[in-house]
Amino acid sequence: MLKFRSYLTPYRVSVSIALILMLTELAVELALPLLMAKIIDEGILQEDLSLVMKWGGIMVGLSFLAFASGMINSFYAAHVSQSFGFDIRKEIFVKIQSFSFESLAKFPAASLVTRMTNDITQLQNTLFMGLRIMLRAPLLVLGSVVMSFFVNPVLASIFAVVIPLVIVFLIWIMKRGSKLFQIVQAKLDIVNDVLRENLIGMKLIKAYVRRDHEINRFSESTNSLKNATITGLRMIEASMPILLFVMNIAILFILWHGQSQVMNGNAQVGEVVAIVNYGLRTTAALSMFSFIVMFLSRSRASSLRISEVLDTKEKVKIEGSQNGFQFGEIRFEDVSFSYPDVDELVLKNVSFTIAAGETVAVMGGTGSGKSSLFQLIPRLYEVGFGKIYIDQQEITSIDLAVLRNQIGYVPQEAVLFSGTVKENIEWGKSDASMDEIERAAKAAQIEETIEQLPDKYETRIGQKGVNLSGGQKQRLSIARALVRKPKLLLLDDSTSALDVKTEKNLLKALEGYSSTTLVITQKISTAEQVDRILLLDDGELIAEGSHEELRKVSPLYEEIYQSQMEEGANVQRAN
Ligand SMILES: Nc1ncnc2c1ncn2[C@@H]1O[C@H](COP(=O)(O)OP(=O)(O)OP(=O)(O)O)[C@@H](O)[C@H]1O
Repeated sequence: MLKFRSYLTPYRVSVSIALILMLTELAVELALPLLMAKIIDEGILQEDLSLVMKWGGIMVGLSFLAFASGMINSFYAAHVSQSFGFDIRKEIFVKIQSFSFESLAKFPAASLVTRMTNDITQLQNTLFMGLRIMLRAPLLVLGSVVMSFFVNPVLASIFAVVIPLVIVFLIWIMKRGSKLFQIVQAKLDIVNDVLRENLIGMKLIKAYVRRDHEINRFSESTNSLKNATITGLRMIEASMPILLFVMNIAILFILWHGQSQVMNGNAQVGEVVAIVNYGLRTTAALSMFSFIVMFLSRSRASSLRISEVLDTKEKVKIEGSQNGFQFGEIRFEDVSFSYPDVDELVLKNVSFTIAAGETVAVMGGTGSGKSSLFQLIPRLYEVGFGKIYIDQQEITSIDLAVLRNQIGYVPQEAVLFSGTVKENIEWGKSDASMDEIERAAKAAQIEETIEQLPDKYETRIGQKGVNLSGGQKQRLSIARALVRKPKLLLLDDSTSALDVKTEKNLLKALEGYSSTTLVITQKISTAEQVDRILLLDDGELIAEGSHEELRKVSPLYEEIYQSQMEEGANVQRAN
């Protein structure tokens, strides 16, 4: 938690005010038993009513001051803790946005969600408690012991023995609690993960009638979370009776010893009352410790999880030449690649050159490394061995943002954001004019569909809006890539849901964008229309050339061609 103290710097004035108010409350609490002793010894026992009234009035005034301080302190504590949480949440969000895929792979999505919500809320609550009672409680214990010694050192000496023992015991509990609550947070990650998978895969669950299986899976994970939380809470709660028992024995000892001291004339009644009062306040403060211990244990676990995200170091080189590239000639030179923490190479010594403006299809069986090859170009992953050049510049020498800004990448799965059709297209270029948006939609063969939507470009999609078909989503994603007029267009199986005619029109329209275009495809109909084909097999580039050339030289390509021709003939016969 202390690690995050720099986040309090902007709020130091509010923190100082909250702490001063908390100290005011504390001072009043420590002064009240002294005043009570005065009222008993100098007022009641001396039968001096005016003194009782005078000190009684001061006690009421001080109590009101403590009440007002407490109220205002809560106001500042809430402001500081919420702002603190907001700032950390924002910083983590920014950090996650800067993550490479290698870093992202270290944190499951559900875990990042828990860290950004639940873990930060833990820190917020701890800070709020910190400004309200967490500091007050130990100071109240310390102040009560000091004041007790000031009132009567003999009677107070019991505190000097008991309280350090209690504190050591509480620290031990906190250390164990921290470990247990780390387990709790990890279990919460699992619950969130199951929940997320269920929400995403609801259609599949219904189609496969897997409702009961999923309910069981969810019950198991929540049950495990419940048990881990109970274990943590039980341990913390068990500390409370132990603490009360020890402190009550200490107070009984003070009463017993105090009585003989009063009899001997070594102490006054008011002094015994004051020390017992300090003892009771100390007990109340120490019993707050079990909550504090719980908050600290949880927040310790949470702060470790938050630090893990914030401290993640990126190895990716971001800065580089601001000039970018002009034409879009791509050259792979002996490129090999394996995913982080995986030994197996998914691309092996791949070399090829694609001239600027060319349209090239990348083909190969499933898992042959097509998507991996694509992801290396915008540097979503870094090349392991070998080099990739665009217009003779090694891609790592180009500034990462400049490089990516010149590439239109359409991933395999079309991702749309909640918002309008227009917003989804202009996501590719925030300052795109309406004319540019319409031209991109037209080229992506989605214009007609948009014109038929209730509010055309202003139609909301996704939640509370219209739903688009798989093919429509793909074309909208292509429009998003085209609107930025990329020098390099990467379509990762983005035309799979398009019929032959639409795909033909799309590829024709792309010519107007004069980009170098790479398209991953499984379809011979696409391969027939492009300038060249790269054929991958198990991470190796086994053939390259036009459709006609590959039919002659590559048995694998011919096999794919024949199987698709046969399929087509079967479909025709069935119709
Ligand atoms: N993030 C990842 N981490 C580890 N291995 C991965 C990752 N993504 C893919 N792989 C592995 O890399 C290999 C190549 O995958 P890739 O997605 O590049 O193939 P592909 O040719 O695009 O397949 P498909 O046509 O099925 O999309 C596969 O064996 C796959 O299991």
